[in-house]
Amino acid sequence: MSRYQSCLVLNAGSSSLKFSVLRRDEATEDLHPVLNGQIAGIGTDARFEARDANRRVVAQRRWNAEDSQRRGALLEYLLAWLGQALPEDRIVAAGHRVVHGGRGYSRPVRVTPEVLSALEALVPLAPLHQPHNLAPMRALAASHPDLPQVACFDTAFHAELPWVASTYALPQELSYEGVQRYGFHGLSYEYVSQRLAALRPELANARVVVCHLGNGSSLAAVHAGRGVDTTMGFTALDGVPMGTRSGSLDPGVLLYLMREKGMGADALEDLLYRRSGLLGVSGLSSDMRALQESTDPAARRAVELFCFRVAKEVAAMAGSMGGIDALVFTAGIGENSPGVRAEVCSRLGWMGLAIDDYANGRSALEISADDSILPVFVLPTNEEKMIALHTLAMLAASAPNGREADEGQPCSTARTPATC
Ligand SMILES: Nc1ncnc2c1ncn2[C@@H]1O[C@H](COP(=O)(O)OP(=O)(O)O)[C@@H](O)[C@H]1O
Ligand SMILES: CC(=O)OP(=O)(O)O
Ligand SMILES: [Mg+2]
Repeated sequence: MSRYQSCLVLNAGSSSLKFSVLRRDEATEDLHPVLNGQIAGIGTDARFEARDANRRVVAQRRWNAEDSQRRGALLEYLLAWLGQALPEDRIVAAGHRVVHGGRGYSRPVRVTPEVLSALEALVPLAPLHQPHNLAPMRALAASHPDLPQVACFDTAFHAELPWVASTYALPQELSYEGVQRYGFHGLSYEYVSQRLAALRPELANARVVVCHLGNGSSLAAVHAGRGVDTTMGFTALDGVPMGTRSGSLDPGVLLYLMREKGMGADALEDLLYRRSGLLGVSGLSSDMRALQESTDPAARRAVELFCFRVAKEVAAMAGSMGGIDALVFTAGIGENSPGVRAEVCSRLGWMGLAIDDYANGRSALEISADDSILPVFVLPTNEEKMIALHTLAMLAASAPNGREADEGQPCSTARTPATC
């Protein structure tokens, strides 16, 4: 009999399937990661790697080019491997990161055929993410119809943005149709804001600017844990430049490219989503670490442009809240690049912000200097944990009479795990 109830979390991208298994501690009701990893190179040369809670590699495998294209079979391999790697765990649910919930979904939802078709309609608004987010849901629904699945949305955290932050200055019929600012990376903002409030309770009601700087990057203005403004909009193209995405652009550029260069929607999508950002400016790489390690002046220009735009948006987010009480860096670049943090903060010296080079170099929790006007934090994000918390809370809420599900039912006993 299984000793533990666990939640499988899937975050599917264009060529990767990241996974995490979180186990519920019966005594504390907290969730602990027991395994995580990914299948990378899907479509070309699929590679599987899993790590345990101590970050030790516990399994690796590669597939040939033909098998690398069989997404369904790769997911089945993962599930079978998890079954034998965790004999004491019963996976009671799968939680999925879904980038776009549109207007219809502003909180996590149980996956049903109707939900899947509504989310499918949002594919054009998140072409890099949405189709891949939905594929494993369909595969799991077919292969494990009794396993409850929950979709958790990147847009949900921003669902209550003030109207001035969510509205475009366009004829309002378009707004009524849903052409509005949604914002993304919400699972990360939710986790990071809860974590900050847990670590520094005096900041629970503060005005915090969170910089989620990863392959996709955005910033959010968070006041007392609620989203007030954010840099991404209708799609995850807006805001600061990213690995391969342009970030915000004068819409006149699009008109010019359409009229003068004859570019259509597909060519523009390819340019803006896949060939711009750090890759477009440097001509070398979309990877921040590679650019920082390069001596090529083009790499340096890309990093400088990125830091300029992030610093500018920190000021904009502070403006949206009427002030700023704390600044937080998170995600791949935010957590790991002292160089980017130093450059962004030095551009914000005019507001009295200063960092401690030693603490910054070690990516310490608090990196601000003693004489800084406000604290600056580095907080590792954990979207997977947020997804597992939502997933198990949703199952608990839908269990008959709120009673605990028995072994026969693939349902969690989690009550309402509210914080990280
Ligand atoms: N030590 C580091 N220094 C600079 N950049 C880093 C470092 N580690 C990771 N990164 C950058 O983080 C980015 C990936 O961020 P991540 O949040 O993992 O992306 P995503 O989840 O969107 O795929 C890449 O640009 C990578 O180069
Ligand atoms: C919404 C988004 O940009 O996600 P990611 O950073 O995972 O690409
Ligand atoms: Mg990410």
